Amino acid sequence: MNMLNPSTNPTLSIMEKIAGHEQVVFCNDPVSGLQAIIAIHDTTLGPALGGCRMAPYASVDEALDDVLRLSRGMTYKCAAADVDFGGGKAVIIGNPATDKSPELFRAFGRFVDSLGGRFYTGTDMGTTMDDFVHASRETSRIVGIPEAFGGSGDSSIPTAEGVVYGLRATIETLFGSDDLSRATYAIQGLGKVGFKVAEQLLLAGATIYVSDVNEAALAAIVTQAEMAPGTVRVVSPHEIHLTDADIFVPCAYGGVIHAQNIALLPCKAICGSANNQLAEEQLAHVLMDRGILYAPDYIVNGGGLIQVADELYGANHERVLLKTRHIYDAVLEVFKESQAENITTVEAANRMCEKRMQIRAKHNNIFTNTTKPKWDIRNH
Ligand SMILES: NC(=O)C1=CN([C@@H]2O[C@H](COP(=O)(O)OP(=O)(O)OC[C@H]3O[C@@H](n4cnc5c(N)ncnc54)[C@H](O)[C@@H]3O)[C@@H](O)[C@H]2O)C=CC1
Ligand SMILES: O=C(O)CCC(=O)C(=O)O
Repeated sequence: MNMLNPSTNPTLSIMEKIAGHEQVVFCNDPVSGLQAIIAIHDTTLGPALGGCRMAPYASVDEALDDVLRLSRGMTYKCAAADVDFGGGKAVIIGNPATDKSPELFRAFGRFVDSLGGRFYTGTDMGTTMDDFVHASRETSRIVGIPEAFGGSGDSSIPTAEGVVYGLRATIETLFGSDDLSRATYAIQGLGKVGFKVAEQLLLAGATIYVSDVNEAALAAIVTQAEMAPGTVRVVSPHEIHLTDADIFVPCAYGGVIHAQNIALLPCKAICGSANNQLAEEQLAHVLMDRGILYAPDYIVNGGGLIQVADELYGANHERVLLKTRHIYDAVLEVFKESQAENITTVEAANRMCEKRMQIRAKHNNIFTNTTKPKWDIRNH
């Protein structure tokens, strides 16, 4: 497999950009208005799996860059979570607040179906389970929809659980105790994942700073705080990374840590759900030099993946929570390896995943739908 990440260089041609990927599909349905891209990065471990994001990308190039980087991240996330899936992701170009329709998601479902089982998908930023109930009328390759529709339910629940395990491992490493109330947190984004993380921290008695562009989400967490032992302070979206909180918890979009703000970060650690928190992987060196402990995003946010991959064996919430607990151990392992080898936590995590993939690559060739009938997870 190709470990390079060429998607961030704007001067490359499309074929050069996708050189590290197995397959990229551009989807266009003028009737519903669907414009989407599906990227399959690597199927060494199994068929590609990854959520579908909907966002008002400024250009197709921007959407392509996002889906290439996100799908590559899923390959590593699958290896880290030790599930039998490979890396894929989809993006729909559009405003989630105004451009959704059942027809649009049904059209998306037909494109997913056309891949014949090479790609499974579900919710991500900007999409909900309801959207994929529409898509599931066209394809059985949809995961994480309500149990009443044959899915395993809201995958943001285990994602949030996993983030809290990641936070525990982080404060254990910082303070020698995994008592969540010992630290303070700055949560960026109170969506499906961030809101649940905020609720758990408030219940544990922690002080949290929160920001969102959605006023209703802010009002809802303030109401929750009135019934919990913790304390919440609302902060402007422009200042959330600048508070005096011990841990910055990005739970919105990617690229939030970049060359312009990295020197200003006052936090002791970063641990959140957002995919691709570092604008470039090399920034992990700057964090290390500054003594900021970075919990790699794709290890921390693997809970949702663990749930949707677990659907292969029939949905079981208890089993998913047991598997999600391993995120605590995985984060600690990465921190220890980084310290022992004097490498960044990103390098430590990547090494662990690449080793797993190389071992499996000796036994697997690329995924084909006919060789592994167990992937036909739902009756047609
Ligand atoms: N939903 C899941 O199970 C998983 C999510 N993730 C990642 O976690 C992140 C959050 O995902 P979800 O909670 O599902 O998304 P979501 O769409 O439900 O929530 C995102 C939240 O961020 C807010 N937001 C947008 N711009 C903002 C800004 N400038 N400042 C502060 N808040 C802002 C939105 O208003 C929204 O409340 C994404 O990066 C996603 O890829 C990763 C793994 C699984
Ligand atoms: O959480 C999901 O539903 C799928 C996994 C995924 O897309 C992710 O972890 O980013």
